[in-house]
This record gives sequence, C-alpha cells and structure tokens, in this order.
Amino acid sequence: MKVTIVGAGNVGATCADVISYRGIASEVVLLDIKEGFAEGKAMDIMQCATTTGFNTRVIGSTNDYTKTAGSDVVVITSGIPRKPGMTREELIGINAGIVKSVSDNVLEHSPEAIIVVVSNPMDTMTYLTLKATGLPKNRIIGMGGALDSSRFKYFLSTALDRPANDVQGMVIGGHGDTTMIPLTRLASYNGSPVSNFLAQDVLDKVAADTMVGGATLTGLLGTSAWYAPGASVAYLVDSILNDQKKMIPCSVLLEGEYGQEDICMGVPCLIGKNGIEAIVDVNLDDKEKALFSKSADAVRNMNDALKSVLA
Ligand SMILES: NC(=O)C1=CN([C@@H]2O[C@H](COP(=O)(O)OP(=O)(O)OC[C@H]3O[C@@H](n4cnc5c(N)ncnc54)[C@H](O)[C@@H]3O)[C@@H](O)[C@H]2O)C=CC1
Ligand SMILES: O=C([O-])CC(=O)C(=O)O
Repeated sequence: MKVTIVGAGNVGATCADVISYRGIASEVVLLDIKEGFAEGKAMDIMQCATTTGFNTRVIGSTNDYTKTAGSDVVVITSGIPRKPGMTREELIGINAGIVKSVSDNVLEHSPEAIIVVVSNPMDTMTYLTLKATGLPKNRIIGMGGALDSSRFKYFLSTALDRPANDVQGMVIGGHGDTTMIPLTRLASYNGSPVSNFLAQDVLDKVAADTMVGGATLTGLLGTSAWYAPGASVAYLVDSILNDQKKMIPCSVLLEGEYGQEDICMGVPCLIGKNGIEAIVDVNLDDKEKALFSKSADAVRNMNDALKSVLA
C-alpha cells in the first residue's frame, strides 16, 4: 500500500516516521516544495530501518508529483503552522491556496486516493478540498478529532493518575480553541464513567485544557506540535489501509447528521478501506447539542472566507 504525504515539515515527516516504524504501509512518498528537503527527511527516516527494524520504503520528492502516482492515501500537511498567540483560523489566507493547488496535483496522479486533510484551519481546509475536488464525502477526511481525543485522554489520565490506555473518550465539533467539544459525560475509565472518580471542577479543567491543548504546546514550542499530530494521522491511515473500521472522530461533510448541512466538522466515524464508512450517532444530550450547534456557527463563519478561493 502506498501513502503520499504532501508537506515534509514537522507533522508530515513525523507521520512518515510513525507509518514506516509501525509498518503501516509498504511505500511512503514525502513531497515538499523546498528543494531537497523531502529527500533529506526520507533518507534520514530510511537510515532507521536497520536499527528499528522496518521494511517500508520511504522516498522524497521536490514537487514532482509523478512519484506520488497510484497512492492509496494522500495526507495533506503542507502549509504554515501557527506561532504563539495566533489562532488556527488566522492561517486560512495562506493555507487555502496551498491546499487547493496540492489537492488538484495529487488527484491528477492518484485519482482513486483517499485524502486526509491536516493543514489548518482543518475543518475549513477539509470543506475546501471537498468542494474543490468534487470527490464523494467518504474520500475526504479531516484529521483533528483523533488528536484532540488523545489529548483529552492524556489530561483525563493525568487527573486520574492512571494510564492513558485505560481511558476512553472523544472530542467532537470543530478543531479550534473554542469550537472543540470534549464529551466528558461519555468518557470512561475502563468502562466506568470518569465522573465516578473525578469531581466536576476537575472535569471542567480537563475539558478546558483539552480545548487549548494545541495553543498550550504552541506557546511552549514556538510553533505548533508534531509528535501527537503525526502519530494521530498514522493511526487514522492505519485504520484506512488495514480496513480496521475503528471509530475515530473525523471532520466529514454533514448532510443532516448532528442537525447540520453543508459543513465539515468532527463527528465519530467508522474508518475503513473506503475512508469514512459511516457516521455514528452518539445521542448527544441537549447541552451537547447546543455546543455542537454553536461550534457549527463558528466553522460556517470561517468557511465563508473561502468564497474567493472557490470562485
Ligand atoms: N489538524 C491537526 O490536528 C493539525 C494540523 N496542523 C497543521 O498542519 C500544517 C503543517 O504543520 P507543520 O508540519 O508543523 O508545519 P511545517 O512548517 O513544519 O511544515 C509544512 C511544510 O509544508 C511545505 N509546503 C508549503 N507549501 C507547500 C506546497 N505548495 N507543496 C508542498 N509542500 C508545501 C513547507 O515547505 C513545509 O516543509 C499546519 O497548517 C498546521 O497548523 C498541525 C498539527 C495538528
Ligand atoms: O495547534 C495548532 O495550531 C496545531 C494543531 O492543530 C494542533 O496541535 O492541534
């Protein structure tokens, strides 16, 4: 199976590293516009093959899309990341043009590919890719909820002082500092509601920390995070290529689901060889439904900025 990652920066290269290390795909192509950069990242990763023991072939390409031909999955991580103090939404002016031209190029050489959109603002970039390519909704998947949920489980596990892998939980809604919805009511510690173990004020803090998880890391690192984002993309790609049908919150076109139309936002999806194979209804309560609707208003507002790009 072949995966192309466009944008060999922090997130793209980490994703390639995790995919190869875990043997998720037989071939990974890293592509970037910076001369020699993707080739360098690919060579560096390949020089781990004998020490970490993998057989994936990773190659780099400076903007030559012929090398990406026949990819099963294409991941778009090209574009600028935010700096401390910025929101993801401020990236739209530069990233919209990049994501649109990249999606045109990848489809020319991999017309059957499933596209995973990572560049921010991710929900709007997913909507842009869907509208610009005209592909069916199952083939355009926005990655954000997998990462936000892993952060949610991290903060829950820290509050519980128990291992993160014993914690279950999901974040839906927009992938933004104010639009994420950590589903605290449904989160569990090995099947028991987390509210059996944590007081409401602690749960509220876990939710608040999750929502600004990306901003906190951006403040600490000077640019946005890459280890958990890259690993989250690899987790999603694994479920596609190996037809695992995992339930992962992803940004997908909503056509009435969760009360929304003509918008891409994070909802729980079954992810398999056809991409988005189903959207799962988790029965939100009235308070969660109100948060989802408020989040949709903000994402829709951002999508309005695409009018000139899509014209
Ligand atoms: N959806 C999510 O959960 C997350 C999204 N992101 C987003 O992912 C994007 C990438 O972040 P980083 O890897 O940290 O940035 P980075 O700056 O390290 O890498 C971006 C790469 O894209 C390349 N690039 C720019 N224009 C290109 C084009 N037209 N074709 C090919 N390559 C091009 C650049 O040369 C650069 O190497 C950002 O927009 C960031 O906000 C980051 C983390 C999580
Ligand atoms: O925070 C950012 O800008 C990058 C991102 O989406 C994340 O790490 O969640």
